[in-house]
Amino acid sequence: MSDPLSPGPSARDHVLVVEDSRSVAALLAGRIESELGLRTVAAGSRAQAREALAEYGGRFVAAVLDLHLPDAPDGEVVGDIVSQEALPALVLTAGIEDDLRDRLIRSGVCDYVVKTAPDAVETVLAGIRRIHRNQGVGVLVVDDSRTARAYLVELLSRWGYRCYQAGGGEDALKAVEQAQSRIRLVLCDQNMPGMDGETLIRRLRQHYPPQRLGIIGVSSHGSGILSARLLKAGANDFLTRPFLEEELSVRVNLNVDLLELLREAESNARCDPLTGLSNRRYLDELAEQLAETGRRTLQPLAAVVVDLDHFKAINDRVGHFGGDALLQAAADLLRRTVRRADVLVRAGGEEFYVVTLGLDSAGAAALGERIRSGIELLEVGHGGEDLAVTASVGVASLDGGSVEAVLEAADRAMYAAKEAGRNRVVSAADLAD
Ligand SMILES: Nc1nc2c(ncn2[C@@H]2O[C@H](COP(=O)(O)OP(=O)(O)OP(=O)(O)O)[C@@H](O)[C@H]2O)c(=O)[nH]1
Repeated sequence: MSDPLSPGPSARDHVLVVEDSRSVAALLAGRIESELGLRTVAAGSRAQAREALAEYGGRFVAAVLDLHLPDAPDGEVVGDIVSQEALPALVLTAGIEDDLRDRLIRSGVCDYVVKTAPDAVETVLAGIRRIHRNQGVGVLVVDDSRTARAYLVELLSRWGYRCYQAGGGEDALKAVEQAQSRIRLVLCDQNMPGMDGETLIRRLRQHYPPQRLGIIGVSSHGSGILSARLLKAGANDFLTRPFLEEELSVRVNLNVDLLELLREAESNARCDPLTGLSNRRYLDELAEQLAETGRRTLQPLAAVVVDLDHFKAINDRVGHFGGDALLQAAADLLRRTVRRADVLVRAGGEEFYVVTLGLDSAGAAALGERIRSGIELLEVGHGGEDLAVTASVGVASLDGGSVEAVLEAADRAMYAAKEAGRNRVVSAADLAD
């Protein structure tokens, strides 16, 4: 399943490092490449930065800029990169006095990093990681004022967010529904004619839980009670106008970081670490949806239960790591054999389930046989030996049945396959009641 928080396949993946100190440039480039998996292009001067932009322009996701270059001593390169190219930029400075900070933020850089700070490199890496991620993160700005929307969109674009706009509550609800998971965060003004922010937040929360959609309430009339009301209505966070540009970006970034962590935790909880397949928890969630679709569209629900044979003996003979390698190979074979829409899980130790729609008993038996013969043909190199394994497979297909019922029937068939001598497929349809 693709992760909406990671950038799409056409994402930009180069970072421009404009820095006249070769050692600093090399340190940054090395860490960006090894820790973020992005490519870097180094430029030691404004002229070289222009050449790099001409050559790689469309591939840059972000730039790291030194303010003082031999041919641009006063930050002129910021204008080239940020104003002309609209490239998200992090600026390296020697120090940060108030007037310099104001100038940098006004000129559109997303952040500044004091070079001598002990965590300077980490801050740059965290900034670039976020900008890269944000290519896949949609933020919906909801405000009846076009000027207010444009201001927020400009600030968010500095960090590479994909921005959507809505002038009112109804449009916002439609936009979130249509964009599906592409919109991950809503910035929502409280004071709007028609539907106010509080009502919009309540309506959004009826369909989208906080781990799926972040919401930040924004209002000019920030009173304690209003912020509490918006938070109680379901907002994750709250901003009172006027706010510093940095306060907005920090809150948005932190909220999106949190969504990302929740998503990661959710996906780890669903995933079996050895094979990368989903685990049983995922089966209960997704297979039930499949069963519902089957009942609605009058398609049979089929299940295939695959249990590797004599696995204890294999483990005892070749060791646990050899057993693990066989489990991984069997999981890969299953992944290659089932369709994308099928539900495939590692149900327990050496047992796998496939739940699929539209196969009758004969079709399910044919799928079971493809899996059985595929597993029998596997040869897994381990400790100088080719390991092999067989599987007993039970299949079942029910019209309008539940996931539990079809799996129970396929499981009984799998046990019958074991009893009949293993390495075979048995269909529940052939078992006596
Ligand atoms: N290597 C490895 N082995 C595992 C894993 N999970 C479960 N097993 C082993 O799988 C074996 C399953 O044994 P049994 O349930 O007795 O079944 P079996 O030996 O396959 O015998 P039959 O199913 O009757 O053919 C046990 O020895 C488990 O320790 C795992 O993640 N890795």
